[in-house]
Amino acid sequence: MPQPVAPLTSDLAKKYRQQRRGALTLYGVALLLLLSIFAWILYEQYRQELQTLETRNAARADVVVEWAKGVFAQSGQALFSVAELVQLQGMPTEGESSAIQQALRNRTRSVDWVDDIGVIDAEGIVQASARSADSIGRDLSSSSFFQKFRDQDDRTELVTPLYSTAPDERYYLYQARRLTRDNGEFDGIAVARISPAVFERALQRLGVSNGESIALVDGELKLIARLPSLEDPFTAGWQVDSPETLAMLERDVDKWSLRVTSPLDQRERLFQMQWIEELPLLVVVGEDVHLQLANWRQRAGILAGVMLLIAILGAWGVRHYLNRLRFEHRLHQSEAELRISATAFQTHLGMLIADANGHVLKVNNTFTRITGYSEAELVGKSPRMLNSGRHDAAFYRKLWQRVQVAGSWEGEIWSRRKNGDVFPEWLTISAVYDPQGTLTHYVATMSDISESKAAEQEIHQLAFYDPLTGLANRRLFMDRMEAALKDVNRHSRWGALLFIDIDNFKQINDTLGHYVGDQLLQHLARLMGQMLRETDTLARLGSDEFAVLIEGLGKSREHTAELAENIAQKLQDMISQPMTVRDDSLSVTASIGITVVSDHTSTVDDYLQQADMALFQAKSSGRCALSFFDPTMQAELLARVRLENELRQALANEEWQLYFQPQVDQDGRCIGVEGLLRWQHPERGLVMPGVFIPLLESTELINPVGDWVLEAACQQLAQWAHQPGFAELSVAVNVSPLQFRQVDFVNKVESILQRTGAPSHKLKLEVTESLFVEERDDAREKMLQLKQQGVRFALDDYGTGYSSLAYLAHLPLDQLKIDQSFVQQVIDSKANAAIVESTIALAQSLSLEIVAEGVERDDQQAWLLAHGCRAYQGFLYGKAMPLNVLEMWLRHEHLAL
Ligand SMILES: Nc1nc2c(ncn2[C@@H]2O[C@H](COP(=O)(O)O[C@H]3[C@@H](O)[C@H](n4cnc5c(=O)[nH]c(N)nc54)O[C@@H]3COP(=O)(O)O)[C@@H](O)[C@H]2O)c(=O)[nH]1
Repeated sequence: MPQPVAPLTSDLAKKYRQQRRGALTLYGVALLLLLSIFAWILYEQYRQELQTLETRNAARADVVVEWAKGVFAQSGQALFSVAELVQLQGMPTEGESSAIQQALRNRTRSVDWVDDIGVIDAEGIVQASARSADSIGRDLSSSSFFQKFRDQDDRTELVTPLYSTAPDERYYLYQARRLTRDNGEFDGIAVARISPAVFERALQRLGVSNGESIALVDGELKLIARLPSLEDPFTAGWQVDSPETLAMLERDVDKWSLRVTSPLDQRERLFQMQWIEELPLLVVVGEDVHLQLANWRQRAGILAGVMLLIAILGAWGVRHYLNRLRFEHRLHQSEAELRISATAFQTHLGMLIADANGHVLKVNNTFTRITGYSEAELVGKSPRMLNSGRHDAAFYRKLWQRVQVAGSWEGEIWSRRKNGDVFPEWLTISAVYDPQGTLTHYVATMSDISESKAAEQEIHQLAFYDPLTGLANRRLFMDRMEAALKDVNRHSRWGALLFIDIDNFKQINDTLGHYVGDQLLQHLARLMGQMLRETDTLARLGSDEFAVLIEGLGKSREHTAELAENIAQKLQDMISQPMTVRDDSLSVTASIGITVVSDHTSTVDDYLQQADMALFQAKSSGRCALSFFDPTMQAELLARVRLENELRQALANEEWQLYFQPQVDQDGRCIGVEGLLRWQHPERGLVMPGVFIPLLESTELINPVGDWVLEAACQQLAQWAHQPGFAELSVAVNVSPLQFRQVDFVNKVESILQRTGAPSHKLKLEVTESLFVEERDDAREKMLQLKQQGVRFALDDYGTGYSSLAYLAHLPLDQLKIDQSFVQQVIDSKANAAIVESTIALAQSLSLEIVAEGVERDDQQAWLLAHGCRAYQGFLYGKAMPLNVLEMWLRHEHLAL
């Protein structure tokens, strides 16, 4: 069945229409030109034909005219001779057989077309007649032609129109000549009667061919004679006037041509009409136009035929040209479509065309590039050779069922390249049907989605996995937890959640570097992964914090806890195994917090919090500890959280107060005070530092609160500076390591001193040995800067730390404070006494002041004095007290006034 012809594209159609219009116009113009030429030729020939006809008519008319003139000339000659005779012999009398009568007979005989010659006297009476004796004596005086002669002296001759006269009522022409006497008087007329039959006979002698006609008509347009002869009523005397003839007569010309239909025989003729000179006679020569133009018509017919032939041939040629043009345009279009199809076929998508049996017919370059198979390797084969083996027969069966039913299938599928690599592709298979609905081809398009798959995988990996260890991250772990909670309910089996934290990992990072830290984490992740079951979820939640979710562990809380503890211990054992990183042997321990995942009433966050608390508990109890979540612990933590929130509000609520504890000399005189922080809680009352200082430090709130303490102490110093007895007092404040390590700590102190106007040499900052465990140089540098401002430093709690004596010697210290734990045992413990003694000696050797704190008893004070310590702080002298109490206390007896 022929394929339907596709319509031309708009551009091609436009071009085709233009060319077709051009061709048709050219054809039309050529045809018109040819037609014009042919018409012109025909017209010229037609005109020539008519001209020839007219010329011939004119010539023949001339002949007839000359002949007619000859006729009347001869009859006129006869009349002339009669006139001479009458003049000579005188007018004959009626019936007289005279010589004139004889002469008349002779003349009539000699001029055979003259029917009769007669003589009429001046009275109009016929006096003689050659042939009509009976007419002699007739009175013709009333006839017009007689009267013309009688009344017009100058008229010599006259030819009359046809006259019908009695007795036979036949028409005759009369030619008359004036007769004059010798004296010139009118003597009558000589008349020649001419029968029209004479002319007819004469014309017959001239002869005419078919279609020709010759007629003689009198001045009143009555037919005299005609050739060919006519039957009645078209006999002599018949009036032949027609509007055309009458119109020509009015123009008063001698001759003219006229093309009219003859009223005599109804044939169209071209007539030449010509007056005979000096005679009232008209010669009419006609020729049948139709006959005359017979040849012309024949030629016209031939030319028209030729023209028609040319037109047909031209039309055929044009049609052929247009067909060819259309064909060429279709060819161009087809080529263009083929080019488009070929270009479209070479897309970034792999394309494969197979026949109805599934045998490959064609593949594009992209397909070859993706699969590695060239077209030659695939043509004629089944695309099954690309099967990856990852999909079962049912998958392919469903795929082809879909193609059969819906006409197409698309989806993700794994295929195999020529080199054996399996790759994911997005495949579309479409069935192609012919107009009858018969399946003819399959077209498959495919795109290699390996990269997007890999990117997807990478995104998934980044979203759900820890990049360092490859373990699940917090997000994935939470998802698993969610799922685990559902399973706990479904299977009634309990699970356990373990939080693992590497002890002192920060130190490893700080001392051995992050690379070692990373290696360690990766190593531990690997080990734990190997140890745990596949069903367990191991995740890295933070820097050195791991979590393990163990599902379906036991059927009771106790059993589950027991099993979880075993696992945790195994993990601790494994983690504590020495490992080698960069040739260094390394050994770490881990603390583990455990909570049992028992029911779905608690949320994922609850369990995470429980494990976190358990871990906190474990870490609080030292390294390598293991702790289960305890609800009491949870309460403590909650309290801690509440406290933390209240602490955040304390500064804004102006709940902080600075208490002062006196420091005295050996005589009990106050030499200075230590500012000690107190929290005046609206509900709890006065809260001691032991409760909140650790929390302030862990939340770093110690920085703003410490600033407040410094500010309050300096304000007090500034106030006392102008009060006698108070001006010499120094104020010591505790500065936590966190606070001291602030980058702008020195600036802060300086600006507070400046702002408050406190004497800097009366400000004593108490620092502890822990400040010098890390960043000692920085601490020393800051101390030196502040020393330059006059600020003094005391080393608090001396003896509890492990400071290197050599290092302490390099610090710009002014005072050592012996920790109260040693002071209070100085009497009872020789060891403590020895420590205090050596501390005093050390201070003396370094030229440092020494203050013993926690002095509660006189014997302690006495011992200290005995061993060289002359400054004291303790309940023996006074507890930390509010400013007004202190001032009262001082005024009472303790000022060094
Ligand atoms: N960083 C800051 N730390 C501060 C600040 N204020 C206080 N603290 C630190 O809190 C700890 C507890 O202080 P506090 O409860 O005020 O106890 C002090 C004294 O009351 C106590 N003391 C003094 N004499 C005796 C005594 O005879 N017996 C006894 N049982 N206790 C006594 O000692 C504490 C002073 O110690 P110290 O600071 O080491 O001199 C304490 O460690 C403070 O450092 C603060 O503003 N910032």
